[in-house]
Amino acid sequence: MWHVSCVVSSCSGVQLMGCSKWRAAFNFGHLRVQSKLSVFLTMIILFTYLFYSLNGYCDSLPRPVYDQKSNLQNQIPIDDGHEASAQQLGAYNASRVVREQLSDLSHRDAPSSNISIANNFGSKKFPQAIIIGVKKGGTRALLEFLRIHPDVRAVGSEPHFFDRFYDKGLDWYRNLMPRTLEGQITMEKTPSYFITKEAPRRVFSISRHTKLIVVVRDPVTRAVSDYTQTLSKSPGLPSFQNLAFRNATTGLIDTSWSAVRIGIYAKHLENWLRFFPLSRLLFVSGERLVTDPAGEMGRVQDFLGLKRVVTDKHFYFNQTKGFPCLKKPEGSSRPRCLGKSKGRPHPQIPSDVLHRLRNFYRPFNLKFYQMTGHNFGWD
Ligand SMILES: Nc1ncnc2c1ncn2[C@@H]1O[C@H](COP(=O)(O)OS(=O)(=O)O)[C@@H](OP(=O)(O)O)[C@H]1O
Repeated sequence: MWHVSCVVSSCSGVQLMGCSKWRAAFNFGHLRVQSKLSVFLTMIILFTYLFYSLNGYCDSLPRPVYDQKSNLQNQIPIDDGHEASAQQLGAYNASRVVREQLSDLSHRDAPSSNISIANNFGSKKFPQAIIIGVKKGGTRALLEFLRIHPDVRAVGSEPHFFDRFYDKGLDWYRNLMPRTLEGQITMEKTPSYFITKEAPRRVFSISRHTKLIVVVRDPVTRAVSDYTQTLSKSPGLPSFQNLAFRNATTGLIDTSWSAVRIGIYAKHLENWLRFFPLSRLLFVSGERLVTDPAGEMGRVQDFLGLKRVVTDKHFYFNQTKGFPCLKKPEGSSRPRCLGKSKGRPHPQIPSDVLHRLRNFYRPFNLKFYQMTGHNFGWD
């Protein structure tokens, strides 16, 4: 090894004098050929060792999982297909698992490149907070905005447990949930819960402490949005006014039509208030979620007891879509807007039809403002 240090020093042009001194001191002159050979061999061993250690180190570096994530995310719509069947739910859940594994890695420092290990952290819990409504209120936007928060883990699809799949049992429901660590909140959204009679009692029976979020939107616009969605699936649907009125001449509104019924918020809220105090509910303005997403997200994060992580720096207004979108989310290569079924153009509805509908909703809206202590300004 003396030879090595000498040669290495000589190569770097440092301590040349020091080397000659060593040579003289040990008087290795008579071993010149042997020493050159041993220096050569030692160097080969040294370089081989260095080569393999560096190579091994590179292998242990995390893989570019973010690229994988953005590719997969592009294939999985963040649109929810509101009427998802159990089969679709299963298929979606499979892709959800992948997405969550990947989001695990983007939200936290990846401990390793093995995504299946990352997904085993934490445990599955019942949601501590649920977005219970309303259909077409902006529930998908709210959930996707919340999912940026590192302390929020949410099911991507709508579980529909408290309305359609209650018979499947609690284990089935909990199993749908993503794993959470200490301090993280489990969430889900199913907008039809808000109008489901049995839902308040069922949610309450799991935990009276569940936080409930309702995204509300002008019931007239909401009805048109609801109709637009149905029309996109059944192009032969009768006109909006045909469905909205029981009698077109008298202008009697058909409250049995779900697009109308869902918008009577005060009536549905009464059911929830039988089980939950008002303080357990947060009402998010669907309109403000579009005009001031960061402001509305501030209220939501406060209500959930979360640090205000999601702020205006996360949003930009996409002129083409006409809605706020997420700026390049962490780990993704491009900005993200909601899918095509969110923010669809609405068909033109005659103004007198809208006017009648507005009159119909007015007393219910006022009651709703009174109940919630919040004027949403729809009238
Ligand atoms: N950022 C952003 N991007 C796109 N769309 C947005 C956004 N924020 C709110 N909205 C409004 O959300 C409406 C759909 O509401 P939901 O997600 O609750 O629909 S659903 O019940 O889950 O089908 C959807 O209704 P339509 O405009 O009628 O399509 C939008 O107006």
